[in-house]
Amino acid sequence: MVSLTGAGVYRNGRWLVRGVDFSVRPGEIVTLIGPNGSGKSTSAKMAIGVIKADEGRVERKAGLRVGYVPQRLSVDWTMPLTVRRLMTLTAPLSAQEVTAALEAVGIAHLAGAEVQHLSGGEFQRALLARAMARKPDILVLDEPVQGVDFSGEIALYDLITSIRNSTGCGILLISHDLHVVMAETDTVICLNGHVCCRGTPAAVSQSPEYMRLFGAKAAQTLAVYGHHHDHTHLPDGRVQHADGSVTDHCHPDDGHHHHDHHDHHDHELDHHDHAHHHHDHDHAAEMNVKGREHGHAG
Ligand SMILES: Nc1ncnc2c1ncn2[C@@H]1O[C@H](COP(=O)(O)OP(=O)(O)OP(=O)(O)O)[C@@H](O)[C@H]1O
Repeated sequence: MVSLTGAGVYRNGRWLVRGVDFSVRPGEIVTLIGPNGSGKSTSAKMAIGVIKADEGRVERKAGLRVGYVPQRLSVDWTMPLTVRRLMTLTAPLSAQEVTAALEAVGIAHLAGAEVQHLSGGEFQRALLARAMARKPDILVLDEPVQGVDFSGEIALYDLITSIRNSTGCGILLISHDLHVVMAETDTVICLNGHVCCRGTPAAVSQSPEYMRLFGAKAAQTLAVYGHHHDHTHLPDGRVQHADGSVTDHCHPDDGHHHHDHHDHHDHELDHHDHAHHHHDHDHAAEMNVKGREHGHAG
């Protein structure tokens, strides 16, 4: 849907980013990470055409519909603004469309609430609803978990994943935290004025470029929001384990049980320990690290 080839932005006598290559396909989740000022927002804005590339190529599918949640909103916070009004500030939406969008992100009950009073997580959901109401092909989220606590982050990442699963839209995510990416991320692009390294979350955490840039300690703490699928709760209440065996209850060492009864996934931070990344194959075998793309890591 979007593809950047050798794309760069030059402002005030310097290159903000150079030689950026990446693409986002339908249903794909691409996460940009990198230190402050490394060009994450600039690259995302290039991708959707908010900023024009000064070098390289940016191609977008004809008629591409973009949903964009910027890092900062310019809103006059001295004026009272309801969630309902926030939804329609930038797009004409019917009352039903507003309700449906708010329902989809779980805050329909807050339609009449003032935006100033929302919690960090509620505010991000409102912004997500506003972006989704445009029925985008690609959703660009610049730091969608800012101001959101740890469990709120997990809930938001789950919501983003379910949006991807139900709509099939592509998602370009900018991670506020260098060391955390959501496990459902297909491709991590690590920026530092250029693409430092890229690959699956597991591959990037082990890439020498990532370690060189942020130190081995950072690499050890690159955390991946993980879902364990090591057992399934059957409708009759019994539990089926990964090896196919069925027991009346979970094993004590199944390592979950922070979830509510609606959610039989486990969420935890997988602290760079791929033994916890319960998929039926080994990520080491499918590593796709393209490093040192510009001959230097810093
Ligand atoms: N319009 C602009 N004109 C000049 N410089 C800019 C402009 N926009 C951004 N910059 C600079 O470009 C660099 C990259 O900024 P960008 O916002 O893309 O970084 P980022 O990786 O998203 O950072 P953060 O994590 O702090 O949000 C920074 O040094 C910033 O000061």
